[in-house]
Amino acid sequence: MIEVRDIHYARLGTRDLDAAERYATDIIGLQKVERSSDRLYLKSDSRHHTLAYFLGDPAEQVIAFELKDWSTLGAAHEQLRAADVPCGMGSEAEAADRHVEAFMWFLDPTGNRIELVARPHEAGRRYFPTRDAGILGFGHVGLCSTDPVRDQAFWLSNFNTLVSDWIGPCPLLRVNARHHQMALFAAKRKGIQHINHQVAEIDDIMRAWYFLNEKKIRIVFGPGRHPTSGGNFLYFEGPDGMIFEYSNSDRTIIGDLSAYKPRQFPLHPTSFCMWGSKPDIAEFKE
Ligand SMILES: O=C/C=C/C(C(=O)O)=C(/O)C(=O)O
Ligand SMILES: [Fe+2]
Repeated sequence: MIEVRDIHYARLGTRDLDAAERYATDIIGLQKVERSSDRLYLKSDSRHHTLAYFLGDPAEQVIAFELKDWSTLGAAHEQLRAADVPCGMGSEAEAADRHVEAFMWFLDPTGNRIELVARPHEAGRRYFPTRDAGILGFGHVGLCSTDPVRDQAFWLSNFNTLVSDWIGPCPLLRVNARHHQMALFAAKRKGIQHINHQVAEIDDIMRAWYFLNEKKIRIVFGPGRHPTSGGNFLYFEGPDGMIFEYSNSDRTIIGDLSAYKPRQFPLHPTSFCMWGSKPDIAEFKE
C-alpha cells in the first residue's frame, strides 16, 4: 500500500507563459515565485509552489502527491512496477525542476500522469499575492476518468485512498482528513478536469463572482454549494480551457474513520449544487 499525505502540485503545459502568468496572478490570485523563459512557478500556501506552467503542449497535465514517508519512494516504485503500471523514477534534474528532493511518475489506467514526490521544498517566505482572493491553499483536482469504477479500484487497491462520497459512479477521494483531494469524473479524455483553491469564506466566493464578471472571465458554474463537501463554490475558465474553482469546503472526516459512511448521491443536478446553479462543464452534466 502506498501512503500519501496530500495532493502537492499541478503542472500544466502552455504555449503562452505570459498569458498564464497574467491570469494566475491578476485573476486567480496566486503568487509568482519564479519565472524563466520556459517555466512559471506559482504559490498558494507555505510550499515552494503548488502550480507550475511549462512551455509545451497544453494537453500535458500532471498532478503530484507527497509521500507520507519519503523513504518509501523506492518501495512505491517497486510496487507499481510489479503491478505492470507504466512508471519510472525521476532524474535529479527533473527533481530539481519540480523543487523536490526525489520523485517517481506513473500513469493511472486512464493515462493520467501522476507524480509521487519525496521531501518537496517549503518556501522560506509566506504566500503574499498581489490580489487578495482569500486563498488558503491548493485544495484538490477533478481528474478525468474514462472509467471511474476501474480507476477507483486502482486507487483503492494501491494507495491509502478512501471514498468520501460518490456522485453516480464518480468517487470523491481523500488521503487525509479533508473531504477530498481528488475526484474522478467520467470523461472521454484524460487530463485535469478542474483545479481547486480553497478560500476562507463565502464572502471570498461572492467577491470573486463580482470581480470575475467585471473582468469578463467566463463563469462556468456557480456561485453555488456542493452537498458533498458542503463547500460554497465558483468555477471559471482559465488559460488553455482549464477550469479553476474556488471553494470553502471545510468538511473534515476525523475521529473514528471506520464509522464514516461514504454517501451515494445520484447523477442529478441537485447532487452538484444544492442551490440550483447549473454547470456549463461537460463532466458535471447528467
Ligand atoms: O459537483 C461536484 C463536485 C463536488 C465537490 C465538492 O464536494 O466540493 C468538488 O469540489 C469536486 O468534486 O471537485
Ligand atoms: Fe472541486
